[in-house]
Amino acid sequence: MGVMSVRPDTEAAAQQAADKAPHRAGFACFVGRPNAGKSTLTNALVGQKVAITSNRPQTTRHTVRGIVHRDDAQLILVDTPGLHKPRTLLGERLNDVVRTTWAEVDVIGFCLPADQKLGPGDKYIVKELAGIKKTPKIAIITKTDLVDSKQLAEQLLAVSRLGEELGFEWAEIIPVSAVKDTQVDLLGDLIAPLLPQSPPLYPEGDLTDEPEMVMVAELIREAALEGVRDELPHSIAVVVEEMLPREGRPADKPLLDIHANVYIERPSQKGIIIGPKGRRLKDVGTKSRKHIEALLGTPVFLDLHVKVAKDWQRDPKQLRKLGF
Ligand SMILES: Nc1nc2c(ncn2[C@@H]2O[C@H](COP(=O)(O)OP(=O)(O)OP(=O)(O)O)[C@@H](O)[C@H]2O)c(=O)[nH]1
Repeated sequence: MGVMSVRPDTEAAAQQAADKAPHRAGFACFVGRPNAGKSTLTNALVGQKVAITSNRPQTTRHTVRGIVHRDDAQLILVDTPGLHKPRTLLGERLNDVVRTTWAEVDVIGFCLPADQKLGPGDKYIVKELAGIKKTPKIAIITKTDLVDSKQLAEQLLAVSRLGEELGFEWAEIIPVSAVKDTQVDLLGDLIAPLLPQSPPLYPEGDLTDEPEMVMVAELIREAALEGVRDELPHSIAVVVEEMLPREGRPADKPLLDIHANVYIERPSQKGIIIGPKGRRLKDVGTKSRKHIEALLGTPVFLDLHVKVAKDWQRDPKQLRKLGF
């Protein structure tokens, strides 16, 4: 019997290798100064609004995971609050959350806006990152649509140098624009091979495992902050007390009753939130209800109450109650 040697052509071999490539799954988080574009990037990768974005710093309080389902990998994105100089107990807790998250993920993406000079805040974060030796770190230059190619090149160089200075090498350096959807998929391609071999960790179709009540609370908080951030920058917390389908509704006309409390720190802040003749609070309700209905895919009746939780940012008991 003769021996037949079959040598597949290279293309077929590559295809075969791709078919056999082990599936990967794991966690990544984006870090960076407040407003660096982390939430927007998370949303762009996941393709749906899962993290709260705003044009003001430090609106992301909760660790929201977005899940990217790919053929070759499942990428679970953990969105952390910005690391910043702690001034209150809440600030310290938030920084702890950030560091704990960093130590647990498989990949860290450091986000640096293309239109901002690399500053002391960025260096502080990257220095902390340098200490997390085992985890691969990707430098992501965000908001590239805001700069020209010369500015972008300078930023790429600056971030690469910073790595060298601190004695580590970025696994990748990549410019992206989440708003223009430039290179967002490529970022996914770069992160995927850095994840450990694993079957998918979440069922397909799941975009986030953040409890719905927390996401609903974040949407209300986002709407409540709009227009009053200067007056009440960090004084608002929202807790959803109850989400119940209204009884006796026909199957094709469901209604979800949501009861939520908006907490402020001082009685004097009540007027700001509620507004003249209750108009502001009504606005907050209307606006956030639209987002909540889009998120949950069902009509919602939203019942909002404003409550005073005295100095909640400084009181450990209150912080726990409010979910921190
Ligand atoms: N032009 C442009 N603006 C962007 C891009 N990505 C984010 N932004 C804007 O930058 C601001 C901050 O974006 P966020 O995604 O909320 O930033 P963040 O890093 O999550 O902020 P924190 O939650 O405060 O840590 C928002 O006004 C975004 O619309 C981008 O690719 N291009």
